[in-house]
Amino acid sequence: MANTPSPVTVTVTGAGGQIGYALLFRIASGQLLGPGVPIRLRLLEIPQGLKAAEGAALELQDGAFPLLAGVEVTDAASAAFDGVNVAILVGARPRGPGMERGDLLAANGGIFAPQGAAINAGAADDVRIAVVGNPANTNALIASANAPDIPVERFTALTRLDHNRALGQLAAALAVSPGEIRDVTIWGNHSATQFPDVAHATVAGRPVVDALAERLGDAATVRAWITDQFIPRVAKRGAEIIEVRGSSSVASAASATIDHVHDWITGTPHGWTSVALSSDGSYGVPEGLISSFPVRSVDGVWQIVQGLEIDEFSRARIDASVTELTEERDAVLTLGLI
Ligand SMILES: NC(=O)c1ccc[n+]([C@@H]2O[C@H](COP(=O)([O-])OP(=O)(O)OC[C@H]3O[C@@H](n4cnc5c(N)ncnc54)[C@H](O)[C@@H]3O)[C@@H](O)[C@H]2O)c1
Ligand SMILES: O=C(O)C[C@H](O)C(=O)O
Repeated sequence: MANTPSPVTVTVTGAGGQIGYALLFRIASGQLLGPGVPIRLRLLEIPQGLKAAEGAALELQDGAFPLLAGVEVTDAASAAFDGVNVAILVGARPRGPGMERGDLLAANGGIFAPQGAAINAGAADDVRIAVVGNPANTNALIASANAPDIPVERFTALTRLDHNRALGQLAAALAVSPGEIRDVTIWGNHSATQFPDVAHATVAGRPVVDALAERLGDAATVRAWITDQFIPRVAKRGAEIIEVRGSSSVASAASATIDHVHDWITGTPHGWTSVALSSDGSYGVPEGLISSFPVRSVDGVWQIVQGLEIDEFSRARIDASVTELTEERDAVLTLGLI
């Protein structure tokens, strides 16, 4: 009889919240790590969120998931991250009325600095961290800075939702399945300054810009569509969802989180995807900023796709988002969070 692999410990913070509820059942069903990989779930909440997380744990039991080896609920970061292999950091402080960006960064620093320290103290050697809670890039930077023993490349932030949104918009414009589109990139911050880039994207093997020209008209019309419709629609999609739904994206954010971790561990078979990770200086992004890049996962490690030509149009947009990230880094530096 084949040996059953030992369970992988997956910790979800903010597990009693909206995204947590959408995420937990997909993790338990095997969609995060693949079929045949047993999972031990740890749900971290603050005391006010414990009941909701405990309720989710009861429902997970009722799901009778064959891969689910156990569920623990706690409000202690040290217990939640002890031996953790995959940490999904969703719990964050939302922006309240009258709160400036600096206030938000300070409030989240109070969450992500101690969680980084707890991961540093207890995580397994192979730990991978995906930050979802906003401002995701800078929260990942704070957590990483407080986990000096964990290689910086293990800390990532989610821009896969933006990436998937870009695929969705292109698929609609081209009347194709999103699965036919490859090599879109999200550059920069998970914010309205992000740059969704189609310069290298293909659809069924052809440049996306050529396929767009066939449907929309000449190159100038395509450029105008990209600049005036596609980029702002993707970059401000989070706000659009809040306006239409009455609250921020949940199921699509959980789905993108599954995609992010799944591809990180199992690989990117078709072209590249987008992940915010610690810059090694590629494409002129200052070293150490957690910025979104085109990436492939090779043997469980994200590798930035190198050698892409960046024209003036793209350069200006990447620089604008990177400037915002630099300002956020400077703010948390001033606050003593990193
Ligand atoms: N990166 C992305 O693409 C993306 C997309 C959508 C939402 N988000 C962000 O994800 C976050 C969560 O969204 P949501 O809709 O689930 O919010 P939510 O308010 O429903 O849930 C957040 C949960 O986090 C918990 N929490 C707060 N501080 C915590 C801490 N220190 N430790 C553990 N848990 C803590 C809260 O009690 C709450 O249950 C928000 O910051 C949101 O802006 C990011
Ligand atoms: O935009 C937001 O505030 C929520 C989230 O980050 C999103 O992109 O949907």
